[in-house]
Amino acid sequence: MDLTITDVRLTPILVADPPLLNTQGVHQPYTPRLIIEVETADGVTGLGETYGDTKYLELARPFAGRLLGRSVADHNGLFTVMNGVDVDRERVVDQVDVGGLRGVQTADKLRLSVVSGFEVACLDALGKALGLPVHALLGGKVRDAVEYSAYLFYKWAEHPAGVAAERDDWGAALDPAGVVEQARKFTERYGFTSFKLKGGVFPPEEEIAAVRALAEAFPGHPLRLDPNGAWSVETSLTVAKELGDVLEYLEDPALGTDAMAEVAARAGVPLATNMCVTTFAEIPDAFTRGAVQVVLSDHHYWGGLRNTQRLAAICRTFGVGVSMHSNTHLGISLAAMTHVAATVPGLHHACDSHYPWQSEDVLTQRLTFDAGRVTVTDTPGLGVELDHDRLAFLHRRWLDDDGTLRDRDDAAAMRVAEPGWETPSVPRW
Ligand SMILES: O=C([O-])C(=O)C[C@H](O)[C@@H](O)C(=O)[O-]
Ligand SMILES: [Mg+2]
Repeated sequence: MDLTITDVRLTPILVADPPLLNTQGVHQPYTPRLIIEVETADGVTGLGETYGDTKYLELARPFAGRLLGRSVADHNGLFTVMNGVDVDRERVVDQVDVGGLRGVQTADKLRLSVVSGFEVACLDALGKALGLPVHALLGGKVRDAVEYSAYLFYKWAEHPAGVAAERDDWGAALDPAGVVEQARKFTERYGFTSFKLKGGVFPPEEEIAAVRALAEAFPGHPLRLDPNGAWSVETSLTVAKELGDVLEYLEDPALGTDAMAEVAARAGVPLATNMCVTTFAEIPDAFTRGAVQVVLSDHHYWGGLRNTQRLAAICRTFGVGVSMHSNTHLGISLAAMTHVAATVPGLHHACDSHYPWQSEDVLTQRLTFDAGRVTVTDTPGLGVELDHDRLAFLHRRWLDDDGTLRDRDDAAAMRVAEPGWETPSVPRW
């Protein structure tokens, strides 16, 4: 068996995204992703997926070239190789990440987000070569299915008039009744039983009313609200008081470890984050100050599946819960998330997934949710197959774009409907 990498193919694509609202603005009609294919000397191909914005492509291209001749089994080596890839200073000086949802941009955050897609591709190739599923390469599954939650968004019925976009059948959700209606569709279509509402869009009273309406419509079901740090400490405390009896947790109510620690100390509701703890370096301060009770890991952020397991072990040590964050990913990443989640003991919260919002994929067969769960496959590798025609079609869309959509920018997408729109300063309320 020859595990030497002989070819790496990088295919940036644009995939349809509905008009989902968040505190920054609205999702673009098409969002960039990068599909990674790593081929071995024996002709085995591994698949990976990560962010497709220019700043990631800039790193992925030289990185891919340096992997030729290395082994798909050398996962530690990926980090060493990536450390040698220069990050343009322009990308990290005074920059926040896309949409401002992951704090200050650093060279490491960019590098790890790229490495993650390659690590998944190498694990997929290695698993296929050895005849083992990815979860077995990670030490073996401790569960046979992984539970996901319904990721509810305030949403327009369609993208602004005149904007080229795919239509969706979810309808609008701009008030409590619309949010409950969307939640019902999620339960009917996928069987989810936990609900997360993306907040920070409307004044807190309206979002409190929406969560109350969900609690009435789905009594006893786990509920979460995530304004992406849009609230002050005082507003966060008010929301926590109003919703404390129905929330499983409040997600990133305020921005930064200082504010989160203050809210956590006084709120009486557990706080979850995918914003103030997104790297290992951020853990000591946040954990010792009790700023977060659940870390929403994301293998794209943390540098892959093995780092996700390491994060989970640290969380266990500190008595902090772990679950998963997600944004606009396709089936390759959902498969990767499912494999790693299957190996993590004590996963007490249903994981987030945007997948139901992504009507387009690059797989021959979409992954499915059964009673809100994805079954953990024992097929070698990730257990998914690339549809080359679909990939070519979505890549053609990326090639045809004049550059407007190649870098996700929710505020720019919002300006199409509201010309004066600027990314709101935080705290917004
Ligand atoms: O949980 C979260 O914070 C997210 O999923 C961040 C995402 O970027 C989400 O807000 C989105 O895509 O609008
Ligand atoms: Mg979040």
